Amino acid sequence: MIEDAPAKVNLHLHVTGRRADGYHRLDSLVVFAGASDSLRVGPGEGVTLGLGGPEGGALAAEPDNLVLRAARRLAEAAGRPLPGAALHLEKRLPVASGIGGGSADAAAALRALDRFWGLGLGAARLEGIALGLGADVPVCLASRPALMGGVGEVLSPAPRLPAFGMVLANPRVALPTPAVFAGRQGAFSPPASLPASWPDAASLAEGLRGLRNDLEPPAIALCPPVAAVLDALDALPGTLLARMSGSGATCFALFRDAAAAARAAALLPAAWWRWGGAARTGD
Ligand SMILES: C[C@@](CO)(OP(=O)(O)O)[C@H](O)COP(=O)(O)OP(=O)(O)OC[C@H]1O[C@@H](n2ccc(N)nc2=O)[C@H](O)[C@@H]1O
Ligand SMILES: Nc1ncnc2c1ncn2[C@@H]1O[C@H](COP(=O)(O)OP(=O)(O)O)[C@@H](O)[C@H]1O
Repeated sequence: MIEDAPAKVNLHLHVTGRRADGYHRLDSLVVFAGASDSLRVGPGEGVTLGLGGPEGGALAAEPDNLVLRAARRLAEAAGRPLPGAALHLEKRLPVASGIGGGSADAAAALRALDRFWGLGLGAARLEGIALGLGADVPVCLASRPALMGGVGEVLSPAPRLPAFGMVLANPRVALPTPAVFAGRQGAFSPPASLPASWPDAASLAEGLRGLRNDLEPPAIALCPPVAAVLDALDALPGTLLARMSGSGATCFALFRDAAAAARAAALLPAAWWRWGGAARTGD
């Protein structure tokens, strides 16, 4: 059984407030990219995790790995002894990079193990477990375009999206999410007002131009290469819009189609992590 764990991209990210516990209220249009990790599940002795893939070296298969944490939470929710499971994570997404790779892995583990163990916990219980693992895990559970509110747990359908291409680029600097939120200054933003649909990639980019990622300024302050990545994306042939995703340091650019995005990605510095292809818009 192989489960795909696609990268999450925040097309806009407005920080709209802060809860008493320090977590921030967000308003974000989230889509998923063709870039992904993959998680293999098979029979085993106990629950074990193996790591591979080009980014696997950045992680340890320690008990705090989000895949193993997800497995433990699911087993607790099942409330009965379960057979062993051998998990193998093929890691292709850079770690701690604002595209929710760890959250996508945790969500993939919940989906795959719920099926592997025949638990049938249902969407509501899985969402509850997901939120306990991280603010981004609920949106990754469905891996479909969504409007994200609350601290990440309020999900509503996204506007109807056109097909479009996307480039992702990361300067290979890990940026810890708490530090970026802590560096945010100034007033909170209102939630975005979005139309019911965009007819094509150019109008989507135009609509997003009036919105922003409020975490971009603190991310650039902590990690100046983010500004260079944004400049490089802006300068690519065919870029419609370039922004940072999540708390960074990965930035994205929108393109008319997947082929234009793939061609453009190849022009970025080879020292960066880069990807170009189709956004998963659900059509
Ligand atoms: C910023 C976002 C936007 O999609 O993306 P990433 O940069 O992580 O990809 C997410 O909200 C991140 O979600 P996730 O990475 O799961 O966050 P968590 O593990 O729950 O929280 C890590 C830390 O980030 C801060 N945090 C996170 C979410 C939130 N709504 N408010 C916060 O203030 C808190 O300091 C928290 O301790
Ligand atoms: N399977 C995993 N993949 C990625 N990161 C993981 C994983 N398990 C635990 N982590 C930890 O979770 C943190 C967040 O990782 P990630 O989801 O990749 O970044 P972000 O939230 O910035 O998009 C990292 O500090 C990393 O060490």
